[in-house]
Amino acid sequence: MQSSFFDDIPQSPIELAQGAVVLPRFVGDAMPSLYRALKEVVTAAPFRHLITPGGHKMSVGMTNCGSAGWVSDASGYRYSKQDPMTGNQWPNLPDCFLELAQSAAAAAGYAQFETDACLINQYRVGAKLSMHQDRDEGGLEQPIVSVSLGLPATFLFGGLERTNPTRKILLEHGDVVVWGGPSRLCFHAVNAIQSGVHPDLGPRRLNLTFRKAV
Ligand SMILES: O=C(O)CCC(=O)C(=O)O
Ligand SMILES: [Fe+2]
Repeated sequence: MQSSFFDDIPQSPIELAQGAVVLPRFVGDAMPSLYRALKEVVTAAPFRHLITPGGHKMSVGMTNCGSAGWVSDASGYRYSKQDPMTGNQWPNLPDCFLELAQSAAAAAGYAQFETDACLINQYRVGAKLSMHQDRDEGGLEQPIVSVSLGLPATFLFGGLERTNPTRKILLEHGDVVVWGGPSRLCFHAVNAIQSGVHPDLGPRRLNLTFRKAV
């Protein structure tokens, strides 16, 4: 993948819906510290493919950091203070993650963003996430901050009903999406990742999703 000199420079926000904003290339200079922290987190709590309550193995590999982590198994979707794979607490939320999430939330109009949970999604080529709402959180008054890294993805952002029309946005390396307030429960999805190789992250997309779980 060719990158150009101006690829990493933050650009003007794009409003997706009321309360929902895309911040193109927001990560900017925070990228190297993000990589280092990510490596530590995924070493302590490796990616795994969770099983949905319906018995399907998710195509996206997942792990978490923070005081609570999102998990799924036969009994349902929920937040857990422990990694069910090891029984250990999830790795702490790195300072650079929190700083990035809070500054993105503020740039999107949400001052004083509180988060206790960061879900890390790893998409290999072909992995996708079907249409869903993020509604397992106790803290629905807080927005969601979602950071895209690596290969690009087509993100679909809809309304409060599954059948509402969707907007289609290409999310690229360093982009951040924030949705909250009237958009907090909007349906969204990620289309299957197309083949490619990112210069830093290889043939994958990573996504960090910050929420207030408890
Ligand atoms: O990967 C993304 O951009 C979105 C992830 C997502 O919707 C989720 O983890 O609930
Ligand atoms: Fe989601």
